[in-house]
Amino acid sequence: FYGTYGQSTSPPVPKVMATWEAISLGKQSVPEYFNFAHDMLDLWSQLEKAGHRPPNPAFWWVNGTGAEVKWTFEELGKQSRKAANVLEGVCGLQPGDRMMLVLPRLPEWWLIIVACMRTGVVMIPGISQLTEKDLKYRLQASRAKSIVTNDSLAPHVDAISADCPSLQTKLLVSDSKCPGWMNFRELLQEASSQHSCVRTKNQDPMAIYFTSGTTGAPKMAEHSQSSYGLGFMASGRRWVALTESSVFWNTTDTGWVKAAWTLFSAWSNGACVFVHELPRVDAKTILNTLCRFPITTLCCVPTIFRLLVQEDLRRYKFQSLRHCLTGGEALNPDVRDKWKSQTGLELYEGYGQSETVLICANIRGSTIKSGSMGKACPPYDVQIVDDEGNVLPPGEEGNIAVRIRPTRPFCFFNCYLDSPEKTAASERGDFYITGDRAHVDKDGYYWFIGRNDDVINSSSYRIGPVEVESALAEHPAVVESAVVSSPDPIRGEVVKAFIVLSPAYSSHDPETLTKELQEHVKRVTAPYKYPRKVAFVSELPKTVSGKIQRSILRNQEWGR
Ligand SMILES: Nc1ncnc2c1ncn2[C@@H]1O[C@H](COP(=O)(O)OP(=O)(O)OP(=O)(O)O)[C@@H](O)[C@H]1O
Repeated sequence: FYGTYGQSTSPPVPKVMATWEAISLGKQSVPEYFNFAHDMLDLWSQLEKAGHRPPNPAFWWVNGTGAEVKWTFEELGKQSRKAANVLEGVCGLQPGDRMMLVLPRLPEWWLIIVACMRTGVVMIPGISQLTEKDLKYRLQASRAKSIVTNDSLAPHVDAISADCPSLQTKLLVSDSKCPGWMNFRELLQEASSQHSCVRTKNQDPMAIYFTSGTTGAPKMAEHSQSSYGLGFMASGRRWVALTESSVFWNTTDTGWVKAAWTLFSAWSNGACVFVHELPRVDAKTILNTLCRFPITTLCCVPTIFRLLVQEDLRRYKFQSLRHCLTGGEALNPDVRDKWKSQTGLELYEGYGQSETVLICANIRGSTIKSGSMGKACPPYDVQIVDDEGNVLPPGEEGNIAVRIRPTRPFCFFNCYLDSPEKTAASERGDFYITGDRAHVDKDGYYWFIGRNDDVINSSSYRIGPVEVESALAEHPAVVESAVVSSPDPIRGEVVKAFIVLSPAYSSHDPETLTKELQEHVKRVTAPYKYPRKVAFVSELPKTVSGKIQRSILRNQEWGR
């Protein structure tokens, strides 16, 4: 399956972009120097000027109460050059310096990301729900010289900045002033729009991503200029199905890696990045936005699709939506079926990590096997391997792994920063080990079983939580669930399900409902997987990016 995307129905890229696409697919080598802002964005700006791109904005921001920002590629270029002068001038940042960027979904986030590329400053996006403790951990670990944030987070940064000796400049994105902070909006207005982009080598660092911390303390995955910059072009055409006329909305928070995936997929393909400020993520706002704006392409994590399918979707008439994607967590087949039957739109799942670009996906036009996360995506060579790094045959459960020897893919993290032992621990033989378990079938489709630590071993049966959660999701009483191991004197460990009930079932007798759900799971999947223990809860613990934290529930069960 290596090196093939199967049958792609995506239109070809414009001729001048063809080399970048060939590189993105691993068919040509990456040039020594690469800078996304200079080599991609400025090229799209030229194509736009020459009339070779439809009148589709490059960036379109709305806040739901009437405010809008729209930039062409030319405007984005101009504004980001001004922002680059702010970073280099008053902030005194040099190539290689690190800047933390913790902003809600404000247009400045996208500007500053591009400005970082223009100046060679290494960006470290963070989620705006970060607490003081989280901020301190990240600022200390990364030794960031500068931070950009807004009014609500500034006091938290002030509270911990004395403990962060590397931090020199603080930039505020706000219409008001704050002592000790430079005002980015004011500085931007005054800044010159003349700036020449620094020359960056393709392996120079471009970004540091803290992983979500679903399983432990967040690690710092460092990415190069070419990694994300070139690694999303091909998947952007084939999985996200983007063209120059697409309007792509991903509801993700800016701090999560998905926001960068969206930016690079869209802008390397000349598409528009659509953003709703979404101070609160709620189903009705998302559905109404799809009706009001000509959004062609939507990506949300499965948690959000689980919310959306609780609504009566037939009441909404989406203006232009034609392609929907999900990833970040396993998609329950039932959610996909409900979305499809009510909207007529397929849900294309993808799989990847902060450390990588897209590893597996159901690409547009391919046959989807329900419950599978699709096939391997080039240029990665994806295999299922045992704990020593030996490739396993189809059908056998093992580690999802990406080949890194003899050649490490260009679109791959450089290392876990300051942690050679963690980098080494993630490798086995010729492979990078993702930490996730799956099997591949004879047609090359990957079937996710669970994170290594989430797999349950009950009476020597290995049970992946996702299968049980997906079976539960097929019952109308279940909004969502988390399945973990729980101690048992005879079996060692058994399956326990924490279930959030839909309102219509919340007053049902818990004992009767438990039995009904257990019987239901026995009917729809192999009976040994049924949850012997069930607890009804009002919500599940989740990371700020919306992923279920099974480890918290597991530790609770085991009294850790
Ligand atoms: N389509 C998918 N199906 C199932 N799981 C997915 C899918 N896409 C992503 N994931 C999960 O998300 C993980 C990647 O998420 P991310 O890089 O944000 O870090 P994390 O693993 O959640 O955090 P940490 O490494 O700190 O525990 C994958 O390793 C996988 O477990």
